[in-house]
Amino acid sequence: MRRRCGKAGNEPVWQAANRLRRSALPPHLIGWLLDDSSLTRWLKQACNGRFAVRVLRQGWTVPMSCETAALKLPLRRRAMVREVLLLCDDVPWVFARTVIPKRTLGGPGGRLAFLGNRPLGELLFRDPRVRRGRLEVSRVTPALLGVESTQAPVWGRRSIFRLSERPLLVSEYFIGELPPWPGERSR
Ligand SMILES: C=C(O[C@@H]1C=C(C(=O)O)C=C[C@H]1O)C(=O)O
Repeated sequence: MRRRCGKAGNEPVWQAANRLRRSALPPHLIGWLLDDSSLTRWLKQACNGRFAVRVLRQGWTVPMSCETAALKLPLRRRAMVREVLLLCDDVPWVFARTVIPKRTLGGPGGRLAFLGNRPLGELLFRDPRVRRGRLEVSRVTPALLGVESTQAPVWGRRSIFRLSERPLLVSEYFIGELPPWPGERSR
């Protein structure tokens, strides 16, 4: 499951969302990229059909170097990595990759190891001990993520959640043709 960040030059280059000009982002994805509440909740609202989480892999491996750096882990330190597709009527809308250090699983985050096909967000956003860090945005080629998708670059976002100060890194890539973000209607 080892994913490379890629050679220099094709590694995801993450930029702080709050420092990006909105004009640099695709208009139809702005809400999806920048809202910091639960993505699962919005996907369920936007999907008029059946929302589902398909777990592709969940296991112990050495994360990508850019993930290790974001979590301030020692080089080559293994972590639990969870890769899922978030689907609407079996159509993949989002590819999500979560990196959970061993120390985070040793605390209240132990349940993260047994999520199965329950959405991670349902656990994170109902726990008052959880804090979300800043959102970063990137544009990557799907092949870098190891997902069969279009070859066209896709937009993604990532942030660090802290559960009782213990971090996990959640990256979400919008690989499908998403409808307008439902949050616009509730503004
Ligand atoms: C963090 C959230 O959980 C979502 C579900 C995930 C999973 O089940 O692995 C991973 C990332 C998110 O897209 C969210 O809903 O915002």
